[in-house]
Amino acid sequence: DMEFSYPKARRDESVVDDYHGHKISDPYRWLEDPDAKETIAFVDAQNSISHPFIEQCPHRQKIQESLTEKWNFAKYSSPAEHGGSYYYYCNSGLQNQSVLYVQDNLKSEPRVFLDPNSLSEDGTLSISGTAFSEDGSYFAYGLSKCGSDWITIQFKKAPSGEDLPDTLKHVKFSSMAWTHDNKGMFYNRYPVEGKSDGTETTTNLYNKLYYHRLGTDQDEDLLTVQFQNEPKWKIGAEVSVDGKYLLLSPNEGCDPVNRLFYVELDKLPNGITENLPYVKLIDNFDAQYEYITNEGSVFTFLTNLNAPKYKIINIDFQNPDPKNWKTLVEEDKNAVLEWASCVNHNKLVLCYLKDVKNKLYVHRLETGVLEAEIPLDIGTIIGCSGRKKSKEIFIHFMSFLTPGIIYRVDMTVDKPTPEVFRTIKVNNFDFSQFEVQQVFYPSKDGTQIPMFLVHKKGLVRNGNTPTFLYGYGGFDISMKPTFSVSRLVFLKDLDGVYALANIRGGGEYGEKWHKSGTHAKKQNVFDDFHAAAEYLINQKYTCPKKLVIHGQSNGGLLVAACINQRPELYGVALAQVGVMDMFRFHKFTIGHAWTTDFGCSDIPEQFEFLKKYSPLHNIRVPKDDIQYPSTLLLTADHDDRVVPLHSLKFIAELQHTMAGIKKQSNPLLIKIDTKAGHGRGKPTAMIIQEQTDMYCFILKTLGLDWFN
Ligand SMILES: O=C(NCC(=O)N1CCC[C@H]1C(=O)O)OCc1ccccc1
Repeated sequence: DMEFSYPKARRDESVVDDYHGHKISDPYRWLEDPDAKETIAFVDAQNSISHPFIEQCPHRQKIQESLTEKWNFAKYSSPAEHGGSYYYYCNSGLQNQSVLYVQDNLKSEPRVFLDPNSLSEDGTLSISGTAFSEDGSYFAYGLSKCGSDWITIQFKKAPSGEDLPDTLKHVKFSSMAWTHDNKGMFYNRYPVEGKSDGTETTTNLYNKLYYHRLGTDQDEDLLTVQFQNEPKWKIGAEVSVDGKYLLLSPNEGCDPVNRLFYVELDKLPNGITENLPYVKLIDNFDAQYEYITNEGSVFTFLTNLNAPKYKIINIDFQNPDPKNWKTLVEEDKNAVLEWASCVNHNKLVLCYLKDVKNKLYVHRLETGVLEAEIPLDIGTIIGCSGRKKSKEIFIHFMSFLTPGIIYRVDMTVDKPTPEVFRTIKVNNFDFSQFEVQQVFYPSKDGTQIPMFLVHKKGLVRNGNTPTFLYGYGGFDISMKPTFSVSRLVFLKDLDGVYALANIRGGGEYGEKWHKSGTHAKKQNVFDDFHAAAEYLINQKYTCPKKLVIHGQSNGGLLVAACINQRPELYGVALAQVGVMDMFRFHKFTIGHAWTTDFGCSDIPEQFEFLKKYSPLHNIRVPKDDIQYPSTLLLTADHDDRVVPLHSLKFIAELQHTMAGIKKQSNPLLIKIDTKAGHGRGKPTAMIIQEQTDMYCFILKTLGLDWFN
């Protein structure tokens, strides 16, 4: 093990904050300025030790070749019909970005409609958000540079693909809602002062809803809705399926709750103007109301009102009093209703999650009565396309050992049955070598936690198998089985185990499960993850030295908190784009929206529970002969979702604390990428590089060979 001499980073002991009487020093506060020379020097110094460590991995070339070869299979999305033409994404294998194709019908010759690869040499320009007009004759699309949340919206005629000159800038977290007269589209902007290229950390407040009229300049756009007294509100906007209503769903964070206001578009005396008058149908954040469809003034919503596992209700805008609201489909106590879609005019397709497996049902819109189940294998529905006027839907199924199957379902028959439309194939890879199992293990407080395990059949449990444990644990997000060829290559060549722990904070069992991993209960999330590790060790799958934990974003926080709390339990820790400074996260970009899960240090009792686990503030020399696991943090300069300062400050504090401590022979490193962001839209070439880096780090630190 190399004895590391980490870069010295200036500690500014003069920076001390007072949180409700608690004096907390923040010696690396200067790292919060991404453009400061000192910060740039720190980043370079860190990369100058992490790059060689990773590149020295003797198998790097072989790993990269193996991943590239296995990655090279054609990937498709479900087709979606707009204006009578069908559109679908396809990546031939190693293209940096998927290409959007159009065909006149499902059998005709496809044409390139939009190829983002032609827009940038290195593939760092990606599509982020699209919206066809109701009749399919116009198409709006967002372009993101280097993975930033900022997008520029551009327009095309459809299906010709002819470019239109309209360009909308300073767009972020935006709805894209066309009026049915094709005259224009509602979208969101934030006021921008200074840089807005994704490397800035400026907070995003005062989201505003504009209406862009096609053929005009952006500076003529109409500021239709804003809430000057609610800086945190983001304004969701949708036009109803009949084109008559603009539905506004303000939200002020990441909880599944929203208000519901609306505008009757065809009752506006002068059409769409500034400051549209809206009706407040629901003016509280007690629940979520997600628009599904409407028949005249009777609106159908997916809601968690008194239903933490969700249900379907009808609200008649002519009789808006809650006592007149009708339940169309009752909450199922044993499954979470994830989404619902109205198709074939009078059907509702409902997608449930039952013990982290998706199930699909068809109900009648008019009565809510269950008509049929759409039979599926065990796995995940990652996509469904079909609208109220569609007579068919396409569902995209995936699982750990199923790269993807797209089914077409004829919705005009009584018993809708999926017919295979397209099977995604991976060349020369034998999935029959592997098996998947779902186990349930007890957490510290006895709660049963589901966990998926994927490994080769015939695995011998000798307590010595390299095991890769992944978790997230927050924001009502469910970790569902999906396919990753690079993960399987890793398992095949190391005889390893992949474990996906469905820890609390996620949405796997609805809003109660989510809430039990937030605010003062956040420690449940870490306890669930520690318990997953203990299960894997006690069941003789692995041992601490061979246990790799990986998490991204809120999952990066999970990994960092877990190695602070139980460094002896883990062998290798990969914390990607993590949230590490729990006292200051709300000050940067969209961080303020996360207080719904995390709380906020501005509030005394919330500071108290944040203080207990904030990764940056809980780094200490482990007791006895225990050391921190081999740790690699990963972040990137255009990550404006979780700004890189979190990881920079954490690694600086960790290296400072452990520097010179002889027993700390495991490396504590960070790799900061350029021209990359939080993850979404990352080009294939950069994804393969990142996976190669991670596997190199794992192999080196586990002392393993990659033998394929
Ligand atoms: O911030 C998020 N989502 C949460 C998110 O991305 N998080 C939450 C914690 C860190 C990071 C992650 O885990 O990916 O989405 C943008 C948004 C949400 C609500 C209102 C306005 C804008």
